[in-house]
Amino acid sequence: MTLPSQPLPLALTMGEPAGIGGEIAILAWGLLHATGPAFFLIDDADRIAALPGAPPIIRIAAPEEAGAVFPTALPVLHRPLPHPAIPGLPDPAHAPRVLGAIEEATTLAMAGRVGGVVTNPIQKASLTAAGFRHPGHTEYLAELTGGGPPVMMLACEGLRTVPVTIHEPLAQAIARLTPELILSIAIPTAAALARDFGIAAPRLAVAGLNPHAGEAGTMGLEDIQIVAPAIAALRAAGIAATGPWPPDTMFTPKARQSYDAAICMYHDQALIPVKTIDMAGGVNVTLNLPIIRTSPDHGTALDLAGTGRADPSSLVAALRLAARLAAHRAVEKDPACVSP
Ligand SMILES: NC(=O)C1=CN([C@@H]2O[C@H](COP(=O)(O)OP(=O)(O)OC[C@H]3O[C@@H](n4cnc5c(N)ncnc54)[C@H](O)[C@@H]3O)[C@@H](O)[C@H]2O)C=CC1
Ligand SMILES: NCC(=O)COP(=O)(O)O
Repeated sequence: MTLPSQPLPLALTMGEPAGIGGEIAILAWGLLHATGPAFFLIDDADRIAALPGAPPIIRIAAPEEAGAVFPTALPVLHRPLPHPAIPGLPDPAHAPRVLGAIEEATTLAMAGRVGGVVTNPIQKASLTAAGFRHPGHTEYLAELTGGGPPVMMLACEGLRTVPVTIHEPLAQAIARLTPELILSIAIPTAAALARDFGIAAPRLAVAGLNPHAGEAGTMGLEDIQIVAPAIAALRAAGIAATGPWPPDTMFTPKARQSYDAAICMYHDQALIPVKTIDMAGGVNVTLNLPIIRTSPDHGTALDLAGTGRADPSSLVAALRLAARLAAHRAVEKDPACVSP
């Protein structure tokens, strides 16, 4: 199927203004302005213009102006910070603007005025200090959109992983693991692979929890008592699920060819393989929302902020993937928009 060319711009949020978000947005514009996908930034336009290597910047009043501006200038929906950001030093006083950009982008996406939301990384501890009560974008976006449960996917060339438990202490994640919890993540993952990624019959590989997937119960019983029943229920529901797979061998190049997504039991089991294989090109996608949302796989990189050495590749991959997912949703809404 040939997907339609991008009909709507993407909204890119400010992220932590003391981090590398502004710098990688500038570099991403430099790489994409001739080809698209078109995006605009929700940020302090004066802050962006003062960053090293800033391109021409045009303040836009509405997302509808972004497409025409994008080939020659970086479109910015100007949302001024209360005082200048200092690279490397997050300031909780900026939290309302950081969160405001996420909320505004989400509202625009819900209204169908942008193709999707791409988020620059946030400094979670700084937002928590300012009263933010979510562990990250993933959970916040579920609340803002009424979608969910939100499903976090990390994707790079040849590998997609999905953690069943996300930002919580490992001991708590293990204690919370049930067949129902695994199903609540695996079923929407299969649905999103079909709906948004165009994979008609998705194959899920489900990771075991313990070393060697429990080695027949000699290294832990969770794989027999929790993971295996979830896989049986997935199969009964018509989903091609296999496992529990020993987590240490299920990410080898050969193993990766046998599935479309790996369902992992906890955060690091899912994120370590993608970030190790392709930190530069990995993308974080939130599935099971009414809107499209992607993000670079990395964080705020405070150690690099202001140095001009940040790599924009993951943001570029996030923008490209958001555009592709948005195109799938556009076809779903209007099958006639597929190119011949
Ligand atoms: N989606 C989001 O909002 C995310 C936010 N974070 C937050 O970011 C903050 C910092 O997290 P860390 O664990 O230190 O991870 P990090 O990804 O910010 O940094 C880890 C290492 O990778 C390097 N790095 C990261 N991005 C890079 C880039 N584009 N180019 C070149 N080098 C790069 C950094 O310099 C650092 O050495 C935390 O508050 C964390 O919660 C982390 C991941 C995702
Ligand atoms: N470790 C991944 C991460 O922190 C991304 O979180 P989110 O802000 O996308 O929910």
